[in-house]
Amino acid sequence: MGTNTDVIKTSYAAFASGDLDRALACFSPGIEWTHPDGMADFGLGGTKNGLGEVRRFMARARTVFSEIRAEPREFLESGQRVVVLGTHHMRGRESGVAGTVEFAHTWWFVDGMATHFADVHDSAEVRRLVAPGPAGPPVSDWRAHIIQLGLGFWPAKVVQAAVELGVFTELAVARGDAVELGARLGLHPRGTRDFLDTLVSLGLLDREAGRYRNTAATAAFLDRANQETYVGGILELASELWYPSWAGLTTALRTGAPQNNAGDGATDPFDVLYADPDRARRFQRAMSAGAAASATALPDRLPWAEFGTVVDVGCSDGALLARLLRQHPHLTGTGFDLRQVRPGFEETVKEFDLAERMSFAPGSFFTDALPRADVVVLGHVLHDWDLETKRMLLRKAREALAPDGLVVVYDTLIDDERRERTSALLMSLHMLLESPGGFDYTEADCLTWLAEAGFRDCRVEHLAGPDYLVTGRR
Ligand SMILES: C[S@@+](CC[C@H](N)C(=O)[O-])C[C@H]1O[C@@H](n2cnc3c(N)ncnc32)[C@H](O)[C@@H]1O
Repeated sequence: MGTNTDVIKTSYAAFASGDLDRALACFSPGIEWTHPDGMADFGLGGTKNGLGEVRRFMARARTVFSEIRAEPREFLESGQRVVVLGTHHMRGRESGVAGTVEFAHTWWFVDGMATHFADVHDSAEVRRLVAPGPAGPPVSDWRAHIIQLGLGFWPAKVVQAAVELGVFTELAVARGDAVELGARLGLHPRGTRDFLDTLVSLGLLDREAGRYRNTAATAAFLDRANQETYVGGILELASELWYPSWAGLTTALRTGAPQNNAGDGATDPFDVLYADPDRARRFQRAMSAGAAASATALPDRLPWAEFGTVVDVGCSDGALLARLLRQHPHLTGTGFDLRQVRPGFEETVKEFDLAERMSFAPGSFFTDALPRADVVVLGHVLHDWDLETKRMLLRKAREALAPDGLVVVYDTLIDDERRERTSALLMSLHMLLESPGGFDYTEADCLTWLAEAGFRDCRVEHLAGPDYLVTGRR
């Protein structure tokens, strides 16, 4: 009788030639057959018991992969165990994507029969072959998924229109059926019912006995009367400004030029945006709504007791600074931004009753030094600008900091592999469309720039939603 290694080599050879019966001939009838839990999404994870389940596993594998071949490289025998190191050559059946994945197989034997098998491999690598694309559950029907991706603007426009028309604000006042609600909103009867039922199907409205009402989420976040929690301002701006500029994506990709009102690439986009004071205020509210999760998380994150003064560069209406000062009464804060945002900032100071500790410093970071402080915050600011400006801002932040002071950057950082965080990559394309040189960046990029600017002890952590926090000491 040969060694256990000889036995299992014969089995691999039989698998390779497609002779399943011969491959399984050395398996004990009650074999335990284990694969990484990460394969469970494809019905191939965890432990199977007995030859019947192993055969079903093989049949399942053939539905997931159109090609699969194990190439064993090294056989390491120790007692009743053989560890096999090798490479899987695979092709996802739906995706058509082929690649290799390294494996470590461990086999246990009793009397020359395999009683246990455990496979270790990187199931994320397998996922990339089987279901490439956005992270998340595997896509079972790529044809339908591609069409759905390309029509993603349909639901986007339904939500934007609902906010513009004030559907959620109106429903907070009183529920109604399609006819009354349509009349209250000034809608033509032709599309009203489909429009409202689309919102029901998207989970944004409830309907009972033909009468529509807000869900708990839309009552909180899309009723304009709840200004503290309202996020509809972002969608209003999306409809007014960003939907038209996204229509120019193909042009922007060909020319590199922004597609907004400041489309010549030479004009500062904030000059155009702030030319209309009403739009400036709406932009500030939208920015604050977009940063609300980060503004809520930040006061709990850093060792604020060590510091006395904070300057928030590009503070907009000061909502983040106000939350920070409210939670840490020993802190004093300065908001530094263009003079046009002052009225909104003063409203926030009043609302939070922080006149004693919170003040506004008008200026431009292109021409002025930043106010001195123990902590300098740059939130959703670096991504607006080109690399030279990003570096200049970090240098200016360091100059403004007291010794041992902290620079705090938050943005929607792209993962270092540039393949997982779709929202950060989309944000970077948004910068292509909205700014002359802006782009989003990876964790590694930011750490490099901080080190170049002379910061030490630099680190990155997740902050909230798509935002990441990067800090460095002066
Ligand atoms: C995208 S918003 C970020 C607002 C806020 N920090 C947040 O996290 O949402 C960028 C901010 O930078 C400000 N900004 C633009 N150009 C500036 C300049 N030259 N000097 C100072 N602030 C500027 C804008 O007015 C705006 O408030």
